[in-house]
Amino acid sequence: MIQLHNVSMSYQAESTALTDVSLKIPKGDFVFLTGQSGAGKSTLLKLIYAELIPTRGQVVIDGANVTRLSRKEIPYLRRSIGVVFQDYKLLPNRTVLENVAITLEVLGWGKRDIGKKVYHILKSMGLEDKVNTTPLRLSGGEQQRVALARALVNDPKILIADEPTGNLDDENKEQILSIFKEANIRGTTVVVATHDRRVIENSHRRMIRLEKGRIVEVADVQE
Ligand SMILES: Nc1ncnc2c1ncn2[C@@H]1O[C@H](COP(=O)(O)OP(=O)(O)OP(=O)(O)O)[C@@H](O)[C@H]1O
Repeated sequence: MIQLHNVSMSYQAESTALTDVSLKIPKGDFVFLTGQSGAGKSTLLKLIYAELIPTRGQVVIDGANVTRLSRKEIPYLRRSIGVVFQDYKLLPNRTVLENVAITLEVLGWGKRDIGKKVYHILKSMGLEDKVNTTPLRLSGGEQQRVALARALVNDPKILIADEPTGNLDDENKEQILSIFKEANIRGTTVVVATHDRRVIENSHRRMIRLEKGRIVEVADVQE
């Protein structure tokens, strides 16, 4: 589903954020990317989402070589990828319902279908009482769940999330993780960047550790 072949990424000429990274994440997999601040986790996620094009090497997502896609083709690729950003990126002046509906509006869904589907996912995340609320009136955990609902409402092939449990307490972390697991059971390939060792240890999934832009460890976290 996700393949990187000898990928390097430089933002500036004198420094590289990723160096010669090769990895394969099969369909249906659930992996954590970890490593210290600045190790290259967000950069790797941005390459998967085609927000960045590598300086060197190839990124292949669901059979499409991102490096060769035209500007017009990139939005089509992104439709199959749900993204949860570090800062949520919710629209402050729109309600919870409108924030989640956007994903389906872009895909051209009809109004009634959107209403049903959005309400269903918000209910499954315990947000049915918040549909008409705006994001700034929500707690951090609730905002994170809205961001997840927006990313998952169209059952994407891939879900990527950048530090999704960053500022949350243990109960909220558990809730977010179980949403990832359920999406994964439904067939979504999940890639989560986190430096939270406890989240990784409690999840028993594959872990890829980056250090200074290189993969230094790949391990299955055992129960
Ligand atoms: N837009 C940018 N311009 C220049 N350098 C950047 C940019 N974004 C990231 N970098 C550099 O690339 C390297 C990797 O950054 P990246 O954000 O991928 O790390 P990270 O592992 O996600 O860190 P964190 O856990 O703090 O989010 C860092 O040295 C960073 O300073």
